[in-house]
Amino acid sequence: MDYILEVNNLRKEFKKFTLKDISFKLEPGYIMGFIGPNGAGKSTTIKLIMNLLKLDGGEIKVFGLDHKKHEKEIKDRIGFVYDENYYYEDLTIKQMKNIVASFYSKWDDATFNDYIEQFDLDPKSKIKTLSKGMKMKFSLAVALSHNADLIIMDEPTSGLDPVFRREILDILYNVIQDETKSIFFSTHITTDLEKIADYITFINKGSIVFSETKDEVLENYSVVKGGTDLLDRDTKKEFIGLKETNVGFEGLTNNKDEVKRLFGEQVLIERATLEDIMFYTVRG
Ligand SMILES: Nc1ncnc2c1ncn2[C@@H]1O[C@H](COP(=O)(O)OP(=O)(O)OP(=O)(O)O)[C@@H](O)[C@H]1O
Repeated sequence: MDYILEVNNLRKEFKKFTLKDISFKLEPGYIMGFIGPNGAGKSTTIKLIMNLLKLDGGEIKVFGLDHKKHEKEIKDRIGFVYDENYYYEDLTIKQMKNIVASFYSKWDDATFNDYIEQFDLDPKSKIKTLSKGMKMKFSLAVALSHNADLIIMDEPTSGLDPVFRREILDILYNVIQDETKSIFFSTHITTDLEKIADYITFINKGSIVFSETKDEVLENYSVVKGGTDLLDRDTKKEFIGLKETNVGFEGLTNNKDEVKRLFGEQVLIERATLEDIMFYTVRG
């Protein structure tokens, strides 16, 4: 199997934080969502993939190539959207585009102009006059205009209104339709991922919780609701996280069958959302 992106046992040590044993793989034609709470290590992982940070251990392959040895070739084929801006604030969109375009061997001006029009951006606007959302739109237009095989984005939809967010999801969905390209992006908006992601990679405190297909994740986890009288030291072990209130408990399990066997009709078992899974896993 040829993977577009392969991360093996990635490790990065900061003074107060360690990213460790991060491994996942992404095949051509799929979208992988990267989730985790604030400070989990998502941006660090993305910076390591983009070789903006030096790794302390492990290996990253993009298009089957070592990400450091083949950095130039790899970056030519990656569309990158980052939450901080690298643009010159005093230039116009068009001037900035001309600079950026010169870095890419397969730059496509017609595609860029289509996106700029679709995104309602004026090529004559100076970068510094753009709102946060407009800057994000410009970054997306750049990332999508050089025939990239892999789109990597760090929270691309965070500053965007719901209408444009949905448009972007449609555009991303179309990008992968020829089954040769892939998208990897971090987000806190888990409902976006429920709409378009094929795979979910979840990290917490610098470690992988899971990297699986979205369908597997949503199949494996359930939310259980019932009376607090059902909870004791043994039964609590079936839950990854629990919330107790005056009226009862709500908890997350990845062992639905055992919960059914233990409690039978006394509990309500529902499908978990990605937000439920994140909330209970992080809170415990
Ligand atoms: N250059 C750095 N030096 C020291 N510590 C750093 C550095 N960059 C990040 N960290 C630490 O690494 C941890 C992970 O940060 P990171 O930005 O990767 O998290 P994140 O999952 O992207 O969070 P968020 O969702 O808030 O953007 C944090 O504790 C952060 O303080």
